[in-house]
Amino acid sequence: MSALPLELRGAGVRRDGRLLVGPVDLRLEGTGVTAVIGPNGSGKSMLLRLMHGLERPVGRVDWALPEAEARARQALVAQRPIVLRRSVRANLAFPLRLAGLSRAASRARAEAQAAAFDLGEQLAQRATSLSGGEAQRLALARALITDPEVLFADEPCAALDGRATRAIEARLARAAATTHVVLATHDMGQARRIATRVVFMLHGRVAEAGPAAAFFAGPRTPQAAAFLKGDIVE
Ligand SMILES: Nc1ncnc2c1ncn2[C@@H]1O[C@H](COP(=O)(O)OP(=O)(O)OP(=O)(O)O)[C@@H](O)[C@H]1O
Repeated sequence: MSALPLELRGAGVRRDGRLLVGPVDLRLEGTGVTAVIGPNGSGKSMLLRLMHGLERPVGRVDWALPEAEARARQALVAQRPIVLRRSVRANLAFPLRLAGLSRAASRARAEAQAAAFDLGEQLAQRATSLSGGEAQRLALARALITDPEVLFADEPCAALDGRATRAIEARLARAAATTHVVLATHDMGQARRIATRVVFMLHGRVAEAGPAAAFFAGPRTPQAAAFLKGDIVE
């Protein structure tokens, strides 16, 4: 059984009587990278938080599985990597131990994942002493270690240099073969490089959504066209 499709119907987030996001109608299914783009403050982060269950929704946010099961099949990485004050190995083993894997199996899987994310040399190192790029690779490796069906990535490269960004993008693109990656980004180059679908947000609502190639070749709305040209869109 799959947690997808995820269906949003008239979904939103209300604070102090004001809709910060919504109403949004959106359906996520299959694999690939859905890039959530749009001007600052358009609601990209809030939309991800809403889908990930971190905000009390207005309207409907429906997974194909009961909420607790759907929750177990999704993960989130944020702009600032969140790591435990323990070794890289312990960080990677943590979600596996929570999922009930034995200590030995968790350790073996953690070591394989560290190698796949170019962290094999740092297994015994304290995660809080990693560089920014390494810490983000660790956060992503840990988020993916339970093979989630959906990965929410909120500006995961915003604080990284070019080399570290390339490493994260390569892993997101690889993960997207088996996972639906929902990537909020202000970096249009990044969206062009790895997105398969685009959701263009404006004023907390979805102004346009569709396949990335068609979107970048010819957006349907004047606001998206202006945004892609680099104009300030309000
Ligand atoms: N905790 C909060 N309380 C009240 N309003 C908030 C809160 N967080 C965000 N907002 C508002 O919600 C709207 C959407 O913000 P959000 O951070 O989702 O946008 P964004 O597109 O991710 O922007 P950015 O690219 O600047 O991160 C904005 O108007 C913002 O000011």
